[in-house]
Order: sequence, then structure tokens, then C-alpha cells
Amino acid sequence: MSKNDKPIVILNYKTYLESSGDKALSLAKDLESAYDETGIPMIASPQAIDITKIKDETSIPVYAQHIDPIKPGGNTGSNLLESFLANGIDGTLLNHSEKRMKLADIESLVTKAKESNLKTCVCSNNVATSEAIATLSPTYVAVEPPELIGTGIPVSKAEPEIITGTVDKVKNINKNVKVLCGAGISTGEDMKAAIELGAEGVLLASGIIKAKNPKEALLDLVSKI
Ligand SMILES: O=C[C@H](O)COP(=O)(O)O
Repeated sequence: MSKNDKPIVILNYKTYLESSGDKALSLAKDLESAYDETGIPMIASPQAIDITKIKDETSIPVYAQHIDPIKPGGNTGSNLLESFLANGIDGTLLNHSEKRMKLADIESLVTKAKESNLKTCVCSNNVATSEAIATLSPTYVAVEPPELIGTGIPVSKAEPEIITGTVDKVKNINKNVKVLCGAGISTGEDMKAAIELGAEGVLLASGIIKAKNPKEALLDLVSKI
């Protein structure tokens, strides 16, 4: 990470009740005020239906959780890139382990997203997949061992080598691709350990979303970096 870059936090809302509907907006306001207080960039990745109100009522960047590799037309139930663009989206997650994609589809969406000035955070499950994804030059590769997701066991402590290995391989391919990590991250200690291992930010969910006080949890998350 260069001196001027700050680590980032992407909060994946997934489909928790605690991050849906009115609570989606309240969580976005927590992210916004945590950013105002700390200067650490905070990004919300809510369900598609909650994007517009968060864009309307806060100034934080908003990423889609997934975009389908489709063209406009007959694709009932799908997420169309052009619709997200019309609603002012700033970026998207792709290939989350809860929404895996084919490599060719990831490539085509990363390309289309770049043409639309959207950031892309492409998830990977291990070092080899991180390396393959880096060749597509997304904005971020986010490495997350699936078995640790939602467990509260932080990847930065349980599998530090997956972070260092990903940083090593990704930077060898393209030093401009930033590396994030996720799975089980919730505390300031977890995030500090991730940054010390070379990650440039975190992608996280349950530790913040299910916290009694998400704003305090966010402040704690970034308190040691
Ligand atoms: O997208 C976020 C990750 O899957 C991590 O989820 P978690 O923080 O609940 O372990």
C-alpha cells in the first residue's frame, strides 16, 4: 500500500434482516459517520432494492452485491448492469463465494464495468484463484476462505498465508490491483493483522451487521490502523 493510500472497508450487507429495509439505510448512515470521524473510506454493498435510498440519502460509495452477465431484454429475476448505472452505483462485488461466476463472465463484467467507470471487487477463495483474477485487472481482489465466512474466526489470524500469498501473486501480475481480505473479520485487532499482512482493506459482513451497535463496531474495526 502506498503511503497516501488509506485502507478501505467494504460492508457486504448480504441478506441479513439486520441490513435490510430501513436498517439498510441506518447502517449506511453509520458507515457515513464512521468515515466522517476516521477518514477511513467505507463502502456499502446492500441488496439491489436498497441501493436507491442509500444513494439518495447518504454520500458513501455504494456497490452492487452481484451483476448478472446478461444483455438488456428477457432475463426475468436478473440484475442488469445498465439498471445499476441508472441508479448511480459506484462499483460492484463479483464472484462472491455465495454467488460464484464463470471466469469468462467475470472477465466480461470487469471489462464492461471499466467502460462505465465502475469499481470492481472480485472475490476469490484461495491464492491460485486470486492470481487468475488479477490477470483481469479488477480494482480489488478480495480473498476469502469460504469455510471461515460468517464464523467470527478471522482470516488474518486463522489463515494469514492466504493473505500474504495473494498479495505476492497479485502484485507480481499487476501492482495496481488492490488486495482485500475477508471472512471472520470484526475487530480492530483483526483488521490491523490484515493490514500488517499486506491487505489494503477488508470486505466484511456479520461482525458489523450483527453487532449490537454497528457504528461502535465500525469505529473499533479501524481503531488500530
Ligand atoms: O463479503 C463478506 C464476507 O463473505 C465475509 O463475511 P463475514 O464477515 O460475515 O465473515
